[in-house]
Amino acid sequence: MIAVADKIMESYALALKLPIDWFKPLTRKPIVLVRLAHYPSPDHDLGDDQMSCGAHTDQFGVTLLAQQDGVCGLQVKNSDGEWIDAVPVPGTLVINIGDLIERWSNGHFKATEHRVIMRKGLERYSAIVFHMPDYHSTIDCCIKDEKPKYIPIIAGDFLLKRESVYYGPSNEWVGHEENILNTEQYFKTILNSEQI
Ligand SMILES: O=C(O)CCC(=O)C(=O)O
Ligand SMILES: [Fe+2]
Repeated sequence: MIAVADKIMESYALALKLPIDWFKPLTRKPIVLVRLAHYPSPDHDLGDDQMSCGAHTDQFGVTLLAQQDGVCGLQVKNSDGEWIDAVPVPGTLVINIGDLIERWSNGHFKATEHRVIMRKGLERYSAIVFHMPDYHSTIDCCIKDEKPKYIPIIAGDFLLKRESVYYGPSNEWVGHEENILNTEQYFKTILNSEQI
């Protein structure tokens, strides 16, 4: 999967008219998270306001998502603001652009908003690989002649702040430094190293 993500980063570099290996020095030791999701079958069709996974963008670089054949549920928002089904295509992966790529590309690539809505009588499984640059890499506008739209950020700091929203005891990370510390400890544990 890392090799697939590397290829995708190469294609992003070419699309941005950068050398093919432009992202390589910043993705040598990528942060990679895997999420295996099971959505139980609801006993009624869920409405637009009842989501199995609420609308969001992924905070990472590239997301590689394997869907179960024949089971819909994932929806993505198109450029007209409409939700469309990401119908599973056997033997393929869904590739999502995450927030970091949007920032890196100075907004040329948009982080795709997506959500999951389940239908009555169907359960669903998905397997998701989130690929991020190296922990300490600085994410700054990669296009030389453009005015940067975003302030530079350290990839790992950004991840810790965003993940603490999901995994910390509170849903607000401003003023909840303990969430960030807990999440930092969590990542150090799973990466099994103080030198991330
Ligand atoms: O299960 C899915 O298809 C999507 C899950 C998702 O968007 C996520 O975990 O970030
Ligand atoms: Fe997502």
